[in-house]
Amino acid sequence: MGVLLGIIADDFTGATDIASIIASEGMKVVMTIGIPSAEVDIGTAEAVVVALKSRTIPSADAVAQSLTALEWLKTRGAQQIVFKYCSTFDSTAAGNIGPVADALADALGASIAVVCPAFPKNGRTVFNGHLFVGRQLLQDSPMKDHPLTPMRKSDLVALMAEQSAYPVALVPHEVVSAGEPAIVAAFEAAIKAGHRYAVVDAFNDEHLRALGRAVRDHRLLTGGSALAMGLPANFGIRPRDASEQGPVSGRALRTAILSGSCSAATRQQLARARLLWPSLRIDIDALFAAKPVVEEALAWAAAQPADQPVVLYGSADPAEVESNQGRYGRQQSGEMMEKALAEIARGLVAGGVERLLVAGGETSGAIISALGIRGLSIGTEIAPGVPWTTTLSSSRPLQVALKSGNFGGPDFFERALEIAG
Ligand SMILES: Nc1ncnc2c1ncn2[C@@H]1O[C@H](COP(=O)(O)OP(=O)(O)O)[C@@H](O)[C@H]1O
Ligand SMILES: O=C(O)[C@@H](O)C(=O)COP(=O)(O)O
Repeated sequence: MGVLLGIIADDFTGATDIASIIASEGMKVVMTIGIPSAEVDIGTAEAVVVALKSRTIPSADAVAQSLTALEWLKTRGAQQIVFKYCSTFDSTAAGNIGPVADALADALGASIAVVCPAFPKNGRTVFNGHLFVGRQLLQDSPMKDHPLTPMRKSDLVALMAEQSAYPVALVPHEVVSAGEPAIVAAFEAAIKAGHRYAVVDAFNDEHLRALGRAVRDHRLLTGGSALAMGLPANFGIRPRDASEQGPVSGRALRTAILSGSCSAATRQQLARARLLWPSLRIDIDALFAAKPVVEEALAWAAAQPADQPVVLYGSADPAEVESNQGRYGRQQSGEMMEKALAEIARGLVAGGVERLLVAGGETSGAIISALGIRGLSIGTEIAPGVPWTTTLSSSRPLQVALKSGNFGGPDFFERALEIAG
């Protein structure tokens, strides 16, 4: 049948997030790391998620990579394209959501594209065009302190208009609640008024399913992972039984937890993990002083009991992150920690670790790329938006979970290991 849905995700945790939602709606989905290589057999996949690490790179590079991904998806017959970004609209001051969306809309000749990061199961809702995280506006949530993409505004129409070259409309919740025909009429009115984007209110799954039906004929959609929940049904696909996804593994695997996420949720999860398992903090000052941090971390990990997960983390609270960035620079601090965790991951896998739990989107991108992983198959969901996955191309398959910084409850890591068996 060929690929029906093509997804371009701007980070790796986001890619597993949307792949998990599509899989649970019954579509056969494969996730590829970067532009798919010949090594990754997409088989009979109905949806392909191309994971890029394009959220915080220069805009021109993000646009170029996204267009290459689009070309590949088009050659595989993709009938509809989703540009997946974060449910908290994570973007740098220069973009990259607007510039990438503009380039994709132009290349596809899309007359209108929705902008909808809502993910109600994880507390991300859009109301009158404003993005909420739980009960807080995005700008008041912990996202205001994100190390790379601090979000200080919540008005999605304004945010998108700043980043894009095209006019942006709002489809408010009264219209969305009225259902598919009203939403379709609102899109038509927006096109007539010269708008290229429509921010769509959504604060529950019913809104997203109605939206899914209303965008059946759209060439391009932009938004968070939950936007995809209504799409497989447009292709006549029905949700499959969760039990078909099967257990992750039948035996205990040597496990490492690696975290570069500095989010409030991850720091809470780490505080708990540190009480349960051997843990080591990666010192950013030692990294900048060119001390043998990676070698020492690997020696430390090798000395821990093999039946216990080891926890290695750079994660710090907002005050410490700010102080590090003051000394070393924002981008430089982020990249230094990502590189160290990626080298540690490589050493751990070479030393026999077969299961990795990674917290943080940029961190996941760095680690998965360093390991040379080219594709992932999607398994059981641990928490909304976070599935277990298995690597596709590596000679020795790894079990991997890539956790968005903001996702999962305080017991996320224990839960993940319980599910893995
Ligand atoms: N101690 C630290 N000081 C400064 N930056 C850090 C520190 N620890 C981690 N970082 C960086 O913070 C960023 C966190 O981003 P990311 O991995 O995407 O997490 P999240 O999923 O929470 O957004 C990464 O670039 C990471 O390297
Ligand atoms: O949409 C989401 O919130 C996630 O899928 C996502 O993109 C996570 O990004 P990070 O928080 O940077 O991991």
